[in-house]
Amino acid sequence: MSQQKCNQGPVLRFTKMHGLGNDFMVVDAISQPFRLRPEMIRELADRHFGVGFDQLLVVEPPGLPEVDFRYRIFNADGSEVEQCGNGARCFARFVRDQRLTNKRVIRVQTAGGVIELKLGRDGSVLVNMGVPELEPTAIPFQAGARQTVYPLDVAGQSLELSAVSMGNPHGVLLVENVDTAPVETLGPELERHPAFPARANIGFLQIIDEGHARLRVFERGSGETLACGSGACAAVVAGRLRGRLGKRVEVELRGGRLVIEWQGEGAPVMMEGPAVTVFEGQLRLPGDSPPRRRRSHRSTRNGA
Ligand SMILES: N[C@@H](CCC[C@H](N)C(=O)O)C(=O)O
Repeated sequence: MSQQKCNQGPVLRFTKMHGLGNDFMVVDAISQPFRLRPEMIRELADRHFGVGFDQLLVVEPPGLPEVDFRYRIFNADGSEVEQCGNGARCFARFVRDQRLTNKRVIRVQTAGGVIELKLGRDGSVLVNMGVPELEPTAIPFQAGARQTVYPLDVAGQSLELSAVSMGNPHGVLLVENVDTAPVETLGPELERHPAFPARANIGFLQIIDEGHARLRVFERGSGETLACGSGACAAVVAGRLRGRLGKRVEVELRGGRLVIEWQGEGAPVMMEGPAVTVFEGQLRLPGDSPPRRRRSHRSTRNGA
């Protein structure tokens, strides 16, 4: 057998999806074996040499009773994370489309806790994102007592930021205009600020009125994305705690609009938005033994 054949690994089936342009490679790890090292995830996430995605979503059998699936999330940098709101909607659409379930209400175990997803008949998905965590130690955020707004020095500037966990850590800054907000410069500085020991997703929130806001998010481990579901939830929580937003807010992200509802302290945050399938594909993973070679890709386009 040739060297080439010896180094070929298994074929991996995947689906490319997006939620408002926050894009995902989704893998069914129930019907096929699947395990990837972080460097392989980074290669696949590459938009020039790989499949290209913000996050990899992996569907696994549940590890808890009364839960339908386990859903694992990996950022483009290969780090495994706790929560992904846009991903949760795509996950719900994926398990229905792949006939892994026929339920319309799905309970899912994530590293950030159990969440509930409801598939609408119009293609939208309603996600119960759970109760936001505001205690600094649980976010995690390094501060003394809990506050609505924390002063923070970054890159020679004094800023005011809210800190919220939606299962994953978020910092939220109020800005006058998202179009001119310093997302590319402040985003990476704040993502890795020592006050966030697990790094954080950084939202730049412009409030239009109590029911409308605009948002850009510099995501931990992926950079700025066209939309961030958990970021939209964290931003509404932060804006409401500051007394500037109401219970139901339409959040305009670069990739489209999400509706977020939060009744207030102790209540879960509800998020509603679309989930779109772009195409299905398969690729051959490299084998275990060196030398590593280029993968071959094949894909077939599907309707949304
Ligand atoms: N795009 C996501 C969030 C994905 C994870 C995030 N980058 C993190 O590291 O916590 C969303 O829609 O919520």
